[in-house]
Amino acid sequence: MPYCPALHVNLSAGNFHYHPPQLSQPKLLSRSGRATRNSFPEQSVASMGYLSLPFLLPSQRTTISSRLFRLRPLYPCLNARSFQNSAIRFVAPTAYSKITPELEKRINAVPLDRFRNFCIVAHVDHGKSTLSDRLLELTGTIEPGGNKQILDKLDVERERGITVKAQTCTMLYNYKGDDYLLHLVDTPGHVDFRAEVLSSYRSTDSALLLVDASQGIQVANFFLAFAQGLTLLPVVNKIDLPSADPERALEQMRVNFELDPTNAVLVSAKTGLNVEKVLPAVCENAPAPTGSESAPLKMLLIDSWYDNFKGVILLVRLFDGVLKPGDVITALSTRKKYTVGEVGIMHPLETSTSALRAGQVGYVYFNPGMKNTNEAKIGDTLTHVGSESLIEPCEGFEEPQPMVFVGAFPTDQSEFTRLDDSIEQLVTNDRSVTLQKEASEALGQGWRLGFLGTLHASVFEDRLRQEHGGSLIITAPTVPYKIRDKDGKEEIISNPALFPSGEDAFRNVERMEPMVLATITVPEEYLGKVIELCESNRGTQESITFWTATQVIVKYRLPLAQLVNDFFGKLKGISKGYASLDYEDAGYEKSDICKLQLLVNKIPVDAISQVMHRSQCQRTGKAWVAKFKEFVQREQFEVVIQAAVGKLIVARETVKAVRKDVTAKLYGGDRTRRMKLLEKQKEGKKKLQSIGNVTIEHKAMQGFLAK
Ligand SMILES: Nc1nc2c(ncn2[C@@H]2O[C@H](COP(=O)(O)OP(=O)(O)OP(=O)(O)O)[C@@H](O)[C@H]2O)c(=O)[nH]1
Repeated sequence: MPYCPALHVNLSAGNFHYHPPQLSQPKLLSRSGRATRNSFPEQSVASMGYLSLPFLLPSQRTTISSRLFRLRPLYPCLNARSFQNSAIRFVAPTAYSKITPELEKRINAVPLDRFRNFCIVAHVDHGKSTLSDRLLELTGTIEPGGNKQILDKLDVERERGITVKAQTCTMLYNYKGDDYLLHLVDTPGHVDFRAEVLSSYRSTDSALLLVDASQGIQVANFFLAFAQGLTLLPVVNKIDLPSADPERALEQMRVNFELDPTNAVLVSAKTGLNVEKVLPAVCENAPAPTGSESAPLKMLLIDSWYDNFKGVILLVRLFDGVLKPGDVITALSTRKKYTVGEVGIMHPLETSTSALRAGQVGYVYFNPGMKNTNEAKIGDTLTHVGSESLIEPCEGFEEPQPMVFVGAFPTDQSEFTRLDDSIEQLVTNDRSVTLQKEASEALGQGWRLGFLGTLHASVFEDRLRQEHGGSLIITAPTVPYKIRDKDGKEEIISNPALFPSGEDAFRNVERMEPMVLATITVPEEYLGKVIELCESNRGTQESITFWTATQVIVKYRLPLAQLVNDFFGKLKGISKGYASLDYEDAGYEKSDICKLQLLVNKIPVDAISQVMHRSQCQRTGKAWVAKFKEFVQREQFEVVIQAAVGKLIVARETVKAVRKDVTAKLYGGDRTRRMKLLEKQKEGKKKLQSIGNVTIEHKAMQGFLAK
């Protein structure tokens, strides 16, 4: 398992590219923390295969002298393009290792009926990643010890303790003298990443239904797994906790999912207690995939990511056939042809093998590499060129669609070009993010980004900061609204600046907002509060069912805009973490939505406008003007801050003018002279107000938009 010792590099000293290692161990560049041209002569660097030039020009050295970067295990690399303006571009190359001949021989000898492809289905924090670690250790895939969360590969996942990206790992496990080839998928538990969960279920045939013994079953993800027809294997986790009540969890499984509790495994993923019983249960009770190596190649594209050096890498599930380097394959939807460069398994890093066979899940990339992630359509079927008519395409699935849009602008405008590069790079690695350029008068050049939810958006922001050193101002999240004109023409608007404002504009258009059907599972004692929360978020009740004697399933139709406004966080708060939430798209609905704008001396501030339901405009408007006032500097004239819906002003605050005593120098009582001076001052102020409108500093906007 490659591990990078804490590597400190003083970037002021050298501009370098750090390539994905042909080596499995990243090297300590320099103990002094300074990398200079002399420490790495060009020749030796090139032959080491992972570091290349150019180095920094001496004149550029001082720009970021104090920045120290710690290169992390698994994402250790950076590719510094230029140090002017502290421009550093990080690349996260996929660390990879080479399979040993013994391991490959063992894998090749495993027959299809001893393959098991399974995922772990659980609610947030029930212990999926911890259990995955233990299983990886048990099978010798990683070294034992510690709480590593190996499959949470992103920094942000480790820092926040959440899984964002589904990760997969192939393991070899010997059970009763026979080798089994196990393929495990660790999926995110948060509702924002539901689509990611769904697509990863397609690469498996069974699921460990993991339940926290102290919390009991929370249905959201289980219904998803049920709907996919996966064989469910019950596992009760955290039995070491004093508050654990495994009997209750088992009873819930029996009553609600008709799962036989006698087959359940009770474990503590943290202490390792009983974890050795999990894989035997998988071998005994999970079905093997079906398929034939001699049939024409048929594989499903499950995921893809971009590597700077290899191009797009595809994660595929083979239903039939064999895939080898050199094969020429085609995608049924695009009919484009590619020559396979390398195939392999995730072990847990990319580990190349000589072939992938029916039943396996593995990666493939091409030579020449696929350039654009858009060519890889998730849910697509791939086969050998010539076999197109011999296979039935796999049942496809929808790619996750963004639900939440934000405007993003560099805190420092001079960083735009550099961050544009970084953002594009992050977007190519996260297919569910959409990207468009945007410009704002107040905030300058920026981007409009679409995400699966607000957590997804903030994770993206964190990644940009951690992996690329970029800082952004993010506008309030908005959902895609729809307007339909009288000819029936529809337009989706995901930028509030483009939403029509004012009653006149609404006369000939129908305004619609996206709705969801939310399913909330909650212990009965919190039911009242959950109903209150849903009602105050413009929800309409669909049903309430008692699922067990104490657990209730509540269904509400809610506007998506309310759901993305930290609804999940609030739900967790009022239910002390016991409620779970799932939702599905419920189409568009006519709604009295309008655009609330912030005006400063009658001029709209484009970055501060938001589409919302009319009932929310006044309250939000009042909050806006009060908050904005804090950030406006006093001028020599009065500054009026207003919140308006079309021509209707819903809230107002005034920042009084700075009073300058123009009569201070006058002595005595010459009244006419005094009046003249005051009159002149008044004129001047009027002039200032009409021409010199308030300049709102970037900092003020930043302060306002910060939560
Ligand atoms: N006491 C105890 N704590 C556990 C056990 N298993 C996991 N935890 C803790 O529970 C927390 C959540 O564990 P994770 O493995 O990150 O949970 P997860 O289900 O992967 O979370 P998401 O990926 O965010 O859905 C961590 O603090 C773990 O240390 C267990 O068996 N006993």
